[in-house]
Amino acid sequence: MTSSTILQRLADTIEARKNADPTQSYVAKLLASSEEKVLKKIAEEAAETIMACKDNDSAQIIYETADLWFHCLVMLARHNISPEAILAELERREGISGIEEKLSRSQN
Ligand SMILES: N=c1c2ncn([C@@H]3O[C@H](COP(=O)(O)OP(=O)(O)OP(=O)(O)O)[C@@H](O)[C@H]3O)c2ncn1[C@@H]1O[C@H](COP(=O)(O)O)[C@@H](O)[C@H]1O
Repeated sequence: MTSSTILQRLADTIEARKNADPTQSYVAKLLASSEEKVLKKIAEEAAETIMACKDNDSAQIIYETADLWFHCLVMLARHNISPEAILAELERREGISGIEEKLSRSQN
């Protein structure tokens, strides 16, 4: 099982929840609420990830990062963006040093 497979499977589940009953599905409930609710969850999970890092708690870092990625996938679904698009962007950047990339921006 590759890491991109679970991301895509989860994205497919989230997509299917667009037509699900919000009383039966957490994702359907999130998708039926305002975007602000999803964005607040992302901020909350990011803060919890930061706290886990500060505590140097590896298990908690993994748990909170999973929550963060999950809520980012829900946000992407609201915008009809597949995780494939994010993976493709990371792939496009592969081998381009962040330092070089920043320098090329400051020269433009
Ligand atoms: N990966 C996840 C996942 N990760 C986290 N969560 C939920 O995200 C919420 C995280 O919020 P918190 O920890 O802040 O808990 P909370 O305080 O109860 O949350 P709020 O009331 O503030 O929203 C919890 O309710 C978790 O259960 C997830 N819910 C669902 N999934 C996946 O989505 C699929 C579809 O889920 P349903 O739509 O619920 O069937 C599942 O089969 C899973 O694969």
